[in-house]
Amino acid sequence: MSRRKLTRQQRWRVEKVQAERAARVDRRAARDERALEGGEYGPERPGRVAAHFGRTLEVEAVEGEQTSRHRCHLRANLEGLVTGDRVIWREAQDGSGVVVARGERISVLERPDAQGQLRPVAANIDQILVVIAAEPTPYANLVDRYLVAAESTGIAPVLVLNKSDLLPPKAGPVRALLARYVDLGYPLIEASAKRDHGLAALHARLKGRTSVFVGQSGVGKSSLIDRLLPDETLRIGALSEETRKGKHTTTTARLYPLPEDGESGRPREGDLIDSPGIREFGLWHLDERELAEGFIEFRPLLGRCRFRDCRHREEPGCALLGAVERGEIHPERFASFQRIRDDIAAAR
Ligand SMILES: Nc1nc2c(ncn2[C@@H]2O[C@H](COP(=O)(O)OP(=O)(O)OP(=O)(O)O)[C@@H](O)[C@H]2O)c(=O)[nH]1
Ligand SMILES: [Zn+2]
Repeated sequence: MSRRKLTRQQRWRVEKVQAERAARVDRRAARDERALEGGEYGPERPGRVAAHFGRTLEVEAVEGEQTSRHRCHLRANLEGLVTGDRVIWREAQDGSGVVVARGERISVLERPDAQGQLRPVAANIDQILVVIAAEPTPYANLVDRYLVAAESTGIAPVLVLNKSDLLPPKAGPVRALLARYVDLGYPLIEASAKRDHGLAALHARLKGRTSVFVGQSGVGKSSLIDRLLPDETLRIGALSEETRKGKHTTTTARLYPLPEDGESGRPREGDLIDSPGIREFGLWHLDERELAEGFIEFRPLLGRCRFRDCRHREEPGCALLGAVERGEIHPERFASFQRIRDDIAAAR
């Protein structure tokens, strides 16, 4: 991406804004430290980031079955918190609070920003539900793209086939395609948001975990989420009017508590993190090795080609090509690998 050259005056203006911002942060930091020492805040409590708007966070505190949400700001030395982060925070008299520390992350989802730099958008996700549907008809390359993207984050993918009501009960090309992924060890849940079918299996899968839904437009992600989150208020979250109007409202990732059996008022079953930015997936940041590792059945073979720098095109002694020939790697999976690799190369 080309960077526009700034005029001297523009540069000066940018520097001035940056200096002012730094001074503001410093002043706030000093005030925070005084307040934290001065007993204006309660004891340290665990919480989880439910949404973030610049340097303002919505933190969810869980005490037994009770949850509450609090508008918090960040202690000045903390940066880069994202939805799903576990935090330590302290409550002020008015219910707002200050986040004083971030917990360790078990996983992090990253997306490129406008400059192409990878940035974390959500943390501590246990599984990525890759939604496909009887319609639009899933094709191998697309499913592979989602799976590779999920694998590259280290977060376990689960396949969800929605619109099962539109599928012939047995056989057919969609089932044949899916059987391939089941053979690779991917869990598969068949559901119909429309007919309320398979939702019990979906609930069982979400239980005790933090999940995200991804998948092509029109497969029924919103429909499934609507089934899981019964009332509108839950979907919007316990946000103050002021934050709701914030300009980041539509893009920030949000954490939603999933009630048992999708009925409001029931105990929390699991968590869902959702945002338009999370539903989309790019693979452009992967190098060839990372891409190959995204195909789980390739993993044991990587590094076993005759040539160390084998590109797995037509080199003699290529372990991957050999496995395709012996029928151990499905030719369509290998074709997906080559196609994605070419697409990445073309985009660079
Ligand atoms: N027959 C059938 N249609 C469904 C089912 N689930 C969703 N649909 C329909 O599929 C269409 C797309 O559903 P959405 O939930 O908007 O899909 P989405 O994946 O959220 O799409 P984006 O918001 O574009 O990402 C809608 O017309 C739904 O009514 C289902 O189980 N069976
Ligand atoms: Zn090779």
